[in-house]
Amino acid sequence: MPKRYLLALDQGTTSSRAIVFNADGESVASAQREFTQFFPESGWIEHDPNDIWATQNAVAAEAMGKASLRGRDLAGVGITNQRETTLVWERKTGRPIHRAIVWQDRRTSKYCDRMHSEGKANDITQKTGLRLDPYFSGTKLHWILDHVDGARKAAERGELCFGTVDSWLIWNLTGGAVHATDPSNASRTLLYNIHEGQWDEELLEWFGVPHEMLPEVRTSSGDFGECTDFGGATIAGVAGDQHAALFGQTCFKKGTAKNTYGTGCFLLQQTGEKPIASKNHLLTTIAWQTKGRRRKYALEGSVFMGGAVIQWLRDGLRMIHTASESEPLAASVPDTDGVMLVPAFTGLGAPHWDPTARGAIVGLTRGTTAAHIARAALESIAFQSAELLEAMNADSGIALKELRVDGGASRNDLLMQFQADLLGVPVIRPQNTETTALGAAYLAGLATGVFADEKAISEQWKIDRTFEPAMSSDEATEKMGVWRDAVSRAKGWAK
Ligand SMILES: Nc1ncnc2c1ncn2[C@@H]1O[C@H](COP(=O)(O)OP(=O)(O)O)[C@@H](O)[C@H]1O
Ligand SMILES: O=P(O)(O)OC[C@H](O)CO
Repeated sequence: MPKRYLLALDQGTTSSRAIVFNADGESVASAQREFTQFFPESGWIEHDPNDIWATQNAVAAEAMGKASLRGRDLAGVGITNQRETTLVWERKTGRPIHRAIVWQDRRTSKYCDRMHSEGKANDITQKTGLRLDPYFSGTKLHWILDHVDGARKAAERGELCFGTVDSWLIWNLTGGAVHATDPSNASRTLLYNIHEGQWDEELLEWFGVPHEMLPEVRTSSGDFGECTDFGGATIAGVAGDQHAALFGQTCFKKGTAKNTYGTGCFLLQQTGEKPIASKNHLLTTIAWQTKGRRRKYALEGSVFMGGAVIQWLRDGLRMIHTASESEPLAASVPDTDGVMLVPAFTGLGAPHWDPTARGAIVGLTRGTTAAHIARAALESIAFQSAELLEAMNADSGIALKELRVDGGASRNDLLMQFQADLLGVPVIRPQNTETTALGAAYLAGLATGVFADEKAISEQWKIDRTFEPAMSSDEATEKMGVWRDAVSRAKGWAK
């Protein structure tokens, strides 16, 4: 029997997930476990690296058990992960020297301000495609090396390893034999030159990071070593979660795009083999690098509060009991009756990048009900994504013909219809919305011969539902204008 199964490990911000896929890209079994979030100070968010590893390892074993499979049934293992989250551990013992600093953690804002005043921001953007912002790993790694006693000297002596979550999992899965990452994860660190495809010595000097501690960068679809468990299966695919979702949505043609509606929203458009520098405050990033070492690039827009605004309706306002209840509640009114909700709870991401913006609800009257607010909350997710898409069309010069969607909130039909209305292009939801894990499985399957090529993978992508735009473009333009007005009132609030 040929080995036809692929084990995808999806290490997210709030939970670790594992899914076993068969060669038809169908999920055979899955398991998921949440882990503790640490908030040691305001604006700080940490994870225990041992929790990350323990939960991920446990769900992998659980999923394999549920599927009644042994390691020898696996053609390969794929890893996909929350990006930018930063870890440092001892090379000799594998012991972390600090908790993982999570992508949402803002502790390095003052350090970024200092770097800005030294005039480094433009060069950093030119080399990395990113912004000088606490979001990215380089600033967090600098913080750890500055704050853990003796860390920088130990790193210079080659005694410490830096890694994003993928590297930490690879290290543990291979029993400390492999210290590696892939170009998509490397391209989120502020230390990797996305044009040259290598760690950048000048950036390393600016961020005070010794080269000795960096992982080796291998192609996203290729050999990352053998697991000590799972029958010695090969880790054959690695990519950051948003990049894996783009791959899982089979966005192999230049100009195709996906939007993931999870906690935040992440819109990525595949832009081909040349990076496009954004003029509209988006990020340029490496989408993936497959066999033959051809790098594909993407433009990315990130919105910090997507589905999380619905969580707030549920847990903060106690307006609903479950996220899905937001849909009938919002549908009980024909429109928001002029109410706009700007969910800038933690500032605004792309394209505004305003950390001082705060949430706002405007247009309230005595007639406003919970239903209007719920509808405004759902619409805010679509408005933010529409702004990203406008910026993306302007940057890439490619007018998007359709948008592929996934993530928890993509199950909300009202939201998807409103999204299509605002964009004026069809919004397409595939049958399999676990596209992040699927993308990791595809990368591993491509390297191990389960799939012959991208064409074979594309044939597996099946539509669940297409939402056709039903609003006139005049009305959509007018609504976007009102949204911008509302956003302008939320900006700078916490200055
Ligand atoms: N039917 C729904 N309508 C609106 N939002 C939803 C719905 N179902 C889930 N969500 C939102 O989607 C998010 C969870 O999606 P998921 O893809 O699991 O996110 P993540 O991977 O970021 O944890 C939550 O913020 C939740 O509020
Ligand atoms: O873990 P998620 O799904 O919230 O994704 C996190 C992103 O990769 C952060 O850049």
